[in-house]
Amino acid sequence: MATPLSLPAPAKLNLFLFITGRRPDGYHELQTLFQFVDFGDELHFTPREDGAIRLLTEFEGVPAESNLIVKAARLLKEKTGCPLGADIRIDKRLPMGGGLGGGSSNAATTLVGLNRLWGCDISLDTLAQWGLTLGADVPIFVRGKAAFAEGVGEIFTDANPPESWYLVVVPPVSVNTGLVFQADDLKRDTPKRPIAEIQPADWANDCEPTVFKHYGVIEKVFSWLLEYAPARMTGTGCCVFARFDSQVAAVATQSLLPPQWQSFVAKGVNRSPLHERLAVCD
Ligand SMILES: C[C@@](CO)(OP(=O)(O)O)[C@H](O)COP(=O)(O)OP(=O)(O)OC[C@H]1O[C@@H](n2ccc(N)nc2=O)[C@H](O)[C@@H]1O
Ligand SMILES: Nc1ncnc2c1ncn2[C@@H]1O[C@H](COP(=O)(O)OP(=O)(O)O)[C@@H](O)[C@H]1O
Repeated sequence: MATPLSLPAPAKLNLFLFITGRRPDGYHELQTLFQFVDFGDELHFTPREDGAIRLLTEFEGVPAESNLIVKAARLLKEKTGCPLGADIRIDKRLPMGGGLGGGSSNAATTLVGLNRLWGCDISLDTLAQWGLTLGADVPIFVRGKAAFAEGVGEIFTDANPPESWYLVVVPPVSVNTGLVFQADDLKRDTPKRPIAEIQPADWANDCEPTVFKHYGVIEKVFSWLLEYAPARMTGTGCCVFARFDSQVAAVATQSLLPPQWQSFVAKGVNRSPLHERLAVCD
């Protein structure tokens, strides 16, 4: 049997997220800063000669046909005409609908992993372009470098934010990204600024007021964390993170969390763990 290729699908954090407008097609113009963390899912790919794409891990509430892993594998096969297939397993650790980009990261790891396993030799830029059709955050995970993103999140400028430690709390709710963007009370008029002018003191997330209004528990988590460290929601929620200078400080605050709140401590990294692992495989 062929050796499986195992690759990480890390989470991302939006260190800030400003909504600067709405396009005629309904999508929103953003200015955001993406950083990865050294925590996420792990995918395992084994090639198949018969061309079939099989996802061997069940997802509650997501049929295989709509799973972004299967969609990404099919997309790569269709675009390249590769005759091979794959058995895919995943150790799922990231919450779904958490604003950590788990689905997009799974899709990106599938595109990059199968490109390697099948020997397709497609460039990262092209994979990122194809990936955008699967989800707005797929390109950042394919590129694997911390970056400011503009447009609907597909125009990048490399960034090098401090690689702090984060305590990430997962409130017991799932937030639907589409519904947040449809909300009447969403702040969508932050003036667009040159990226160099956005200072750390200005960092904020325009989705917070709307999401907090509709999901009281997320605001509760946010207020709790704020007592200990600077805190912010990632993406459209639901996860909230607090920033610390050391792992020890993050873990100490984690030990005080109310027991019903799930959490993890992770380090911010400006190069994706996916690309770190691929470099080791070279
Ligand atoms: C806004 C971010 C920031 O990271 O939120 P999170 O999903 O991470 O919380 C992402 O870019 C989201 O990416 P993703 O979750 O892949 O969104 P998509 O599936 O592409 O879009 C879901 C829906 O959200 C709306 N949408 C999404 C992105 C955007 N820039 N403007 C929008 O209006 C659209 O209505 C779209 O149908
Ligand atoms: N492989 C996958 N992992 C996670 N979610 C997936 C996957 N495939 C499809 N989805 C769907 O995408 C939605 C958004 O998932 P996710 O990317 O984890 O959240 P977010 O965009 O808030 O970070 C999920 O609620 C789920 O319905």
